[in-house]
Amino acid sequence: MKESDVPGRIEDYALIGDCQSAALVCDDGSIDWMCLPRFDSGACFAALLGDEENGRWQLAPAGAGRATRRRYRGDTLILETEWETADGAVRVIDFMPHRGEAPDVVRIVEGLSGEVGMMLDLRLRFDYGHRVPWMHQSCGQLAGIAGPDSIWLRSPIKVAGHDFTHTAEFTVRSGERVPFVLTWHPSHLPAPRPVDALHALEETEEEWNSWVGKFSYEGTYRDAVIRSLITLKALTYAPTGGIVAAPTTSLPEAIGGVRNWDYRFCWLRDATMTLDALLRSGCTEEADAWRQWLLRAVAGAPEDVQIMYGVAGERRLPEWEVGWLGGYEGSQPVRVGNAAAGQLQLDVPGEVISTLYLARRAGLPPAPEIAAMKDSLLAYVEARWEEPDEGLWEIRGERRHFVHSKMMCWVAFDRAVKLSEEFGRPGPVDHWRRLRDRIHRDVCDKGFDPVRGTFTQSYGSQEVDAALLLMPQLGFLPADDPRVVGTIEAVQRELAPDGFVRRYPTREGESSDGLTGEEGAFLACSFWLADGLRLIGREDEARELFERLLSLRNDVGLLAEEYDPRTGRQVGNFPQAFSHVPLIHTAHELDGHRVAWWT
Ligand SMILES: OC[C@H]1O[C@H](O[C@H]2O[C@H](CO)[C@@H](O)[C@H](O)[C@H]2O)[C@H](O)[C@@H](O)[C@@H]1O
Repeated sequence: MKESDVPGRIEDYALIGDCQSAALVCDDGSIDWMCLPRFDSGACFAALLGDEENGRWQLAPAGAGRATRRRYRGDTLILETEWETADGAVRVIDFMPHRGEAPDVVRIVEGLSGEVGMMLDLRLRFDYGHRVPWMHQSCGQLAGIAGPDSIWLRSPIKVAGHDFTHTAEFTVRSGERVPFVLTWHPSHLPAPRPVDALHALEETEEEWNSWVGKFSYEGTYRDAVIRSLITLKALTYAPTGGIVAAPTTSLPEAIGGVRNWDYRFCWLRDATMTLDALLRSGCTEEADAWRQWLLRAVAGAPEDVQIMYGVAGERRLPEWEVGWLGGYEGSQPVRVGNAAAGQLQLDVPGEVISTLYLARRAGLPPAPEIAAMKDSLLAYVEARWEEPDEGLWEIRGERRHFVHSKMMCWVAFDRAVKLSEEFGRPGPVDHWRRLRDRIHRDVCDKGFDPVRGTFTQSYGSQEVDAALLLMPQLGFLPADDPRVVGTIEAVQRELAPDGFVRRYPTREGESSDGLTGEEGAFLACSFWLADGLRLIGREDEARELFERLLSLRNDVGLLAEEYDPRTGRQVGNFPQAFSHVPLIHTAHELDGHRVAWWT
């Protein structure tokens, strides 16, 4: 059982959010992570990366420990956690309503049977868990103020403060509902108007139902797909259309290790993959909003394009270490910001142009500014494709000629040609065709090892890389090409000793990524292997792998970035768009779910 003063396992958490920020709720009723007002703001609950003294809000039956069961209410992001105790049963309903004046977290305690004694333990700590606010009662609410932030708690239950903690004990009887509304507000403004908890519950349920109502997908894997789509939607920053990779920072890729990164930003790579999944499932609105976000974010000289931005398009994401947080199960450092923002990753323009092409195929209208942006990205790729880069895995070692990066440069020109051929976009098409063919030849000549019969991680390397699994999906070579079959088999043999795929070998030496320690199996790559196996005709194996991957989801259908097969635990930031996106893709493929304009 989880000790109350340390965080749970990563898979013990569920997500709630309002499409501007998010919180993680443990199955013992404790909100251990929450950043307000935006995904990338300082956390006011950071127990996840330390202990309860770094901030958390627990609401649970007194002395009960972990919940008996929990689930999302239907196809929504409203979490229901239930405990059965010797005295009766109780449910805590947690959600973040659609943002009105300010962000709210609503918790409703609902008596299901008998009479249950409940406890509340609230420790507010602003600025990533170290600033204890000044607490006082005002306008019938409990207020906590520190610097620019204030948090207000409204409830019929009185809480008492002692030792920088606020607690309450109360009883809930069958049929009773006890609401708590916690609201963030800029500290210089007067008290916010809190939402009505029960009305907000109805509205939030209706909003999610109407959003999910757009999807027609009814395949074998419907529940997993819908939960993934809801999770991706929750990672979308509604005011701008930006999409974060995950709502957390520094959940470790190996427990106790140093591979701890801040994912609360918009990677063009992760966002384009997310949009492909949303588009394929019928969401064009999000794609339209993201195209506008992209235009604003990359505005300026093509050579200044970054691989990632803040949710509103911010360019500076300086990386620093949060010295006062002990790290998840001691995994240090805890990082805020991400130095990968300054890297050269030549796959990104191809990913962007490919998504712009898919958006047109999905019926989004043309726009002159988007065409101009595409042309400047192409000019950038033309100027730089022969350079080594840091690649999609964002290595922190020496730059290399990554085969995946070069292949994505091919994709950039290939999709530009298709935009001209299919939508009459102006060229120079012949020039793009020539570049596309030149890059293709370069990759086949320098990135393929004829002795081992596999493409390699980078030119001249002895290693393979899981990103090579994307070759047939991207149309670089057909699935029945022996070089593709050889590559898929080599990745399976060398990077998936237990069936789950590592991104690349992490041993020191030639393949070193500039970091120490190992990492878990990368879930996206494991889904890509299932796709690769299906494409080369090994469908039964593909389905078996896919279903094994589905079984790794936690009780509420969520996946982190990685999985450690040795300990059987999820690792890395959570929940992670990059894992849920390929889940959706592989499910569609295995279900034979076709969309007229797709591929
Ligand atoms: O492995 C080192 C890198 O790990 C992170 O990058 C990974 O996550 C990104 C967001 O999902 C993804 O786009 C990238 O492909 C992954 O390798 C981290 O953000 C990097 O700073 C770090 O160098």
